[in-house]
Amino acid sequence: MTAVSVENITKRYGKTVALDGVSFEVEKGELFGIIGPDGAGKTTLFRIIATLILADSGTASVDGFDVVRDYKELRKRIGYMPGRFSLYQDLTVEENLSFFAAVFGTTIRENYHLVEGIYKLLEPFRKRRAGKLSGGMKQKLALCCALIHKPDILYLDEPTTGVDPVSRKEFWEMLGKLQQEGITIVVSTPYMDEANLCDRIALIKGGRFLQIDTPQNIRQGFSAPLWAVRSERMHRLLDDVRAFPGVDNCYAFGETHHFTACEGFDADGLRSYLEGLGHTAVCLQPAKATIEDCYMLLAKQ
Ligand SMILES: Nc1ncnc2c1ncn2[C@@H]1O[C@H](COP(=O)(O)OP(=O)(O)OP(=O)(O)O)[C@@H](O)[C@H]1O
Repeated sequence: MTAVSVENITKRYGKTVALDGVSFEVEKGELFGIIGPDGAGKTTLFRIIATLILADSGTASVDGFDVVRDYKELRKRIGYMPGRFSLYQDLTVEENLSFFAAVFGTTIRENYHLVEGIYKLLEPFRKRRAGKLSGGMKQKLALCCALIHKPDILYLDEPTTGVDPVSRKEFWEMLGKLQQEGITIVVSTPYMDEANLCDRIALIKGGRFLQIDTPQNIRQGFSAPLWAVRSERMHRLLDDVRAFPGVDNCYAFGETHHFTACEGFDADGLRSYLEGLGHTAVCLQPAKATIEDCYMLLAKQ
């Protein structure tokens, strides 16, 4: 069954086209990721499917309810954790949660089982003002607040941006548990490694979806020969590799640079060329494509 259905949504802000004919469907119970850099249109898309702003054209429905006509019904069913901190900084942890429960006509006690696992981690700070929590704790509280009215579907806009790696990992484990409870989750992230934790992902750039599929299918569909290269002078290496014939698209990738090669690319030739330019400790080897490589290739096309 379909939980979210979006058809040909377009949204402009003046001359800026934030969304340009976006269509996709999310199945009930799915963990669906929207992956793309800042400014790609993720927040605009969330706001439209959360009934908070109107699209210029196109349609969207959630659980069969139209986001424009049936917005009141939908707001009960949707939990939304916006990208920017959404809580009341001057209220304590407990007060924030009570407030969000009250807004939706419920109490913490009524739906405590849904947030229990997460809230337990916050309990030692129950009386602390939200503004004084660490990034990871704020994020956990915001998630509790988005869940306290027992939504069928959860939207999380960049929930792990600015959060330390341990808290990021914990957060994704929590999402797995919520999914097991039957909650459909749509989550956006600029971190390509998190894409692998989703059932399916949409890669977004400049308001358009480049591809929608499982992370595995997207990785397997990477068709160009991919190489990893490093040397002792990584900054200069980027320009030097780009200048070599047969190198198509070279970009920084963690501690190496990745590039795709065109027909006729000569690996030994590149090594000698780099050594001739004074690069030392040159390491050049074929690489396996990650989601980030797929994104770079699709974005270039
Ligand atoms: N209220 C607004 N007025 C004018 N332009 C806007 C407005 N909101 C978003 N934009 C522009 O629309 C485009 C898409 O922005 P959006 O916030 O949806 O992207 P995003 O992928 O969520 O990125 P970010 O994480 O930076 O918010 C960007 O070019 C942004 O500058």
